[in-house]
Amino acid sequence: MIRLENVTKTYCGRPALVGISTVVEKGEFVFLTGPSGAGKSTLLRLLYRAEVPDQGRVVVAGQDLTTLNRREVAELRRRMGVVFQDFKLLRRRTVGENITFVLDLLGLPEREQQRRAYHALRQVGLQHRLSALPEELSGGEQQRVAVARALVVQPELILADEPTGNLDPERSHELMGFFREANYRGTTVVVATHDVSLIAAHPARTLVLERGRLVQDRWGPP
Ligand SMILES: Nc1ncnc2c1ncn2[C@@H]1O[C@H](COP(=O)(O)OP(=O)(O)OP(=O)(O)O)[C@@H](O)[C@H]1O
Repeated sequence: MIRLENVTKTYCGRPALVGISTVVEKGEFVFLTGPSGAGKSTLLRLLYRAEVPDQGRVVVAGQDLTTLNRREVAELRRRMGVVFQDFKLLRRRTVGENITFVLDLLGLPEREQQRRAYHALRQVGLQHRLSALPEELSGGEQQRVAVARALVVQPELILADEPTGNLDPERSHELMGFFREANYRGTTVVVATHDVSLIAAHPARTLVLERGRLVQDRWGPP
């Protein structure tokens, strides 16, 4: 599903990622961990083509991301569910519209959009906030909307950047359960987190980054 070949990314002459090579097979569940600034977000950004590497190749779903045009990037992103660190909810749209928006991009009929949006919000316990604007929600609630939006498209690949950052332990574990369910159904999942206790509670393959380098590829917390 994902192949990184000797990937290097530099910002203003400072390396954010150095010589990263790894493969994530279809259907795997992988944590990406490491201290703040280790390069976790940068690596995820390369995977949804928000960035391109300075050197090396990033291949996702059989496509070399450096060679894609805009339309191909948009098509690829429709097959992914991305949970951003800052949620990226549409501020002027309601919670419900934030979800139906992505379903509309997939061309689903309106009734199906409404049905799926309600179901996805119910899953994260926010169906009663369907008509609220994001700013009327707490940080943790916004995060759950962002997760619902990623799951609702039934993606082939989920990329989540600190998806439990604003949640209490109970909600965090519930949310990991949703990712696990998607994973059981065949979705490849990559979760970036610095929370080692989250990895301990849900052991899985764990890639450890330190100062831009992949220093461990292991099972469970480092
Ligand atoms: N757009 C940017 N411009 C300049 N430097 C950047 C940019 N994005 C990231 N960096 C730098 O690249 C390095 C890796 O950052 P990154 O955000 O990927 O780390 P991270 O592991 O996700 O950290 P955190 O856990 O704090 O989110 C850091 O030194 C950071 O300052």
